[in-house]
Amino acid sequence: MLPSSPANPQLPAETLTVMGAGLVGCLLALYLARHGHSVEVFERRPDIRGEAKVEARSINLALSDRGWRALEGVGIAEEVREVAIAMRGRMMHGVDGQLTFQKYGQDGQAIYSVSRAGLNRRMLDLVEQQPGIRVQFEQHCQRVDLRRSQLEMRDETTGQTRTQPYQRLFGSDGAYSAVRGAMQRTDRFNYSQQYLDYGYKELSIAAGPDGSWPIEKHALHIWPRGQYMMIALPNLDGSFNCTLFFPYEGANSFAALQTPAQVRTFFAEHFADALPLMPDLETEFFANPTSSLVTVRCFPWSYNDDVLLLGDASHAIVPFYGQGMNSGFEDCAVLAELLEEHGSDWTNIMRRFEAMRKPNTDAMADLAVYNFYEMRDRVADPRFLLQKKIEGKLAAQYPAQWQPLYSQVTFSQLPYAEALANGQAQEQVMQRLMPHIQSEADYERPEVQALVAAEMARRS
Ligand SMILES: Cc1cc2nc3c(=O)[nH]c(=O)nc-3n(C[C@H](O)[C@H](O)[C@H](O)COP(=O)(O)OP(=O)(O)OC[C@H]3O[C@@H](n4cnc5c(N)ncnc54)[C@H](O)[C@@H]3O)c2cc1C
Ligand SMILES: NC(=O)C1=CN([C@@H]2O[C@H](COP(=O)(O)OP(=O)(O)OC[C@H]3O[C@@H](n4cnc5c(N)ncnc54)[C@H](OP(=O)(O)O)[C@@H]3O)[C@@H](O)[C@H]2O)C=CC1
Ligand SMILES: Nc1ccccc1C(=O)C[C@H](N)C(=O)O
Repeated sequence: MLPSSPANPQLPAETLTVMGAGLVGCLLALYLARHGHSVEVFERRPDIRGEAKVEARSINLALSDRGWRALEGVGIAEEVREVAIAMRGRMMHGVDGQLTFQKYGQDGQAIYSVSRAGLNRRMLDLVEQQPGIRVQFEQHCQRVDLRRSQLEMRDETTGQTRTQPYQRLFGSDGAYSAVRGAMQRTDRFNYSQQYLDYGYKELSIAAGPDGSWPIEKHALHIWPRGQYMMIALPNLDGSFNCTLFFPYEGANSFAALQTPAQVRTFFAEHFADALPLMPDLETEFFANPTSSLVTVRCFPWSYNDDVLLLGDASHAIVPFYGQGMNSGFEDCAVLAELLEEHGSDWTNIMRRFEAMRKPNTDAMADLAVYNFYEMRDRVADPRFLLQKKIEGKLAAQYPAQWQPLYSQVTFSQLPYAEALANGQAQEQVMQRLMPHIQSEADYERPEVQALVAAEMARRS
């Protein structure tokens, strides 16, 4: 028999409780168990593997380097790669249907479209196969008593509520975290939430004949329209999941589209090339929810050395950079490194974790909002696209001194805060160079090359 814990004699020593078996909770449980801990996981929803269709928000997600690295840490990156679709760049759809392609990085670099439910299912399989982890579904955390280290849990199958102890609790219960809710009522806990005036609605583009992709498969599609936009990510079956990011109120807004005819007329005018590919548009538009977009910041992420928040529970961000899950996965990889370094010195682990991660997830929150302006508006501006091409040339010519901001965030492990600071410094250089550049060919002109060399000398 395992020795019991002094705090809660009912539990064996070292039982860690993970709240939420979403993407981050599953990965976290795997990392903790592989460090020798006994882990119990509670999830409010039914087991998604048993349901015909239980879809959360966003049917597919963009996975990039930080996420891959964390998946590699538990040995599942390769099998996920087999069901992931490389998106090598943005495909912009003009109002007139004209297409423009903007590469994300160097040749061979891409972000990957993966099914959220598929990934979550596979991670749950691994969690259940892992000795030392027990997952319980339909267990809804109602309240956390931080002082007594107790959870109030409702069993959704019976409707009964019980109180049960925990020794150490990891809150990976998402943007509306119950664990964070309890911490919000403690002294000197800082919290803010900021909603955008935009909501989003998920729609779809149907697969072509025989499961072919009716638009470019290896791209993230964007219909940038200034104040709003639609995007589409590819699925394995030839279909695409589209997301319309749209103001709640105003002339072009959710409030203004009240009937199927209004929706069709609006799409015919603004997304004319997509409309014929969306046979279920009106049905989906009124059946699917309009969901809000929020940034959550809080601190500290720990309570004594008993409780720690990870993933969206501590840093929910708007989805525009495709980094929410990636940063939550990075949380798990960083925590695993700290476990390696500090064994079971939880005080040290939790302090260091929150101190390391907070500036980075704050930076990512800002970058995510920034990317909305870029995607919905700036990508439609030829000067912006020229600037991106020139940056690509700079990166190729001076790889040690220049990496585009997008690449630092997406294709590197550099802390997000450093990426943001570097990106801001590089943007200033671009602001000085671009007035001298009217075309890609101008980059090779001797006077431009002299300016570039001077800027690079200043940076080194
Ligand atoms: C439209 C949209 C598109 C996105 N696209 C991307 C993308 O392309 N790339 C990317 O990296 N990120 C993306 N994200 C962000 C990504 O979805 C989140 O960052 C990620 O899901 C966070 O994982 P998590 O495990 O922390 O939270 P969640 O995925 O929310 O998981 C939390 C789990 O906890 C459970 N839970 C909640 N409350 C309780 C409770 N009280 N008791 C018990 N269980 C509970 C939930 O049921 C859930 O299973 C997107 C988000 C949105 C909204
Ligand atoms: N940063 C962002 O803008 C957003 C991020 N996300 C993230 O996307 C992922 C998947 O979302 P998914 O699991 O489908 O989430 P859900 O939409 O299923 O939300 C899960 C639960 O959170 C509560 N909830 C939802 N919206 C709100 C709200 N506006 N205010 C308060 N509580 C709310 C509800 O709980 P109850 O039924 O008990 O009221 C809901 O059942 C999660 O990581 C989530 O964290 C989701 C939405 C926005
Ligand atoms: N996954 C997303 C979900 C919603 C909005 C954007 C994304 C992106 O991934 C955008 C991509 N990183 C881009 O910059 O083009």
